[in-house]
Amino acid sequence: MEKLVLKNITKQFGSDTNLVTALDDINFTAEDGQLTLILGPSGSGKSTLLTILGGLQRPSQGQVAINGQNIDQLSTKEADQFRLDHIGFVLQSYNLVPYLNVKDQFTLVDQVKPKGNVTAQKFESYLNTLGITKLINKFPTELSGGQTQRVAIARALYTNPDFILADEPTAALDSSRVEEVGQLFKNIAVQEDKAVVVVTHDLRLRAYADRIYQLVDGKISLEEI
Ligand SMILES: Nc1ncnc2c1ncn2[C@@H]1O[C@H](COP(=O)(O)OP(=O)(O)OP(=O)(O)O)[C@@H](O)[C@H]1O
Repeated sequence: MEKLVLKNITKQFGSDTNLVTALDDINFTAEDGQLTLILGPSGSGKSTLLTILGGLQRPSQGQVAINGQNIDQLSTKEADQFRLDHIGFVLQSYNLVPYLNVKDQFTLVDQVKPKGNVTAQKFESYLNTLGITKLINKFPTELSGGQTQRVAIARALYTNPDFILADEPTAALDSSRVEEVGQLFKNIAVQEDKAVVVVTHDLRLRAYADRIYQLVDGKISLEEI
């Protein structure tokens, strides 16, 4: 089934001489069981696309359908709940809570969303794969960029989301970590039958992709692979 669909999406910022067309008539599909990669240089519109896909901002034109539901028609409150229940975001800013240690980043998720999160066993396996088990008592200021990134990935997976949207999830990682994260995303897509969408300029992730889109100057094209 087509899980995430963008239909004729355009996004513009500003007006008149300051008008920027960040996305220009985008058509895009991501399916369950697949890792979909969107590759593009800086400024090509990747973050804009991902945040529209997850309902964090609205398009100027076009439709966003998730699980067959047009999310533009949801109220703000409904959209917030929908995101919490269904979407795992890995954002470039990581969004870790500065005054909570790593363990409590997850306790906080439990408070906001008490049900449907991953089992303790699965959580352990994510921590293990991401190499962050020993960091559980550290605070964000004590983590390196790569460690922060891996905690942010674990937190996105923790809610057991139907689909995962990741913005440059490997930017701060060395090659061996990139392989682990690429393989982890791929396994989650295939073994858990989820739609995983990664926007990146990191070509090292190509090896794990089932579908690759190229985004250049706000225009998208599907690569034959
Ligand atoms: N809130 C905003 N207001 C004005 N312009 C914006 C806004 N958000 C994005 N843009 C512009 O839209 C274009 C696409 O930006 P976007 O951040 O989506 O690109 P990107 O491919 O994610 O870049 P990067 O890899 O550097 O994060 C850029 O020209 C950017 O300056």
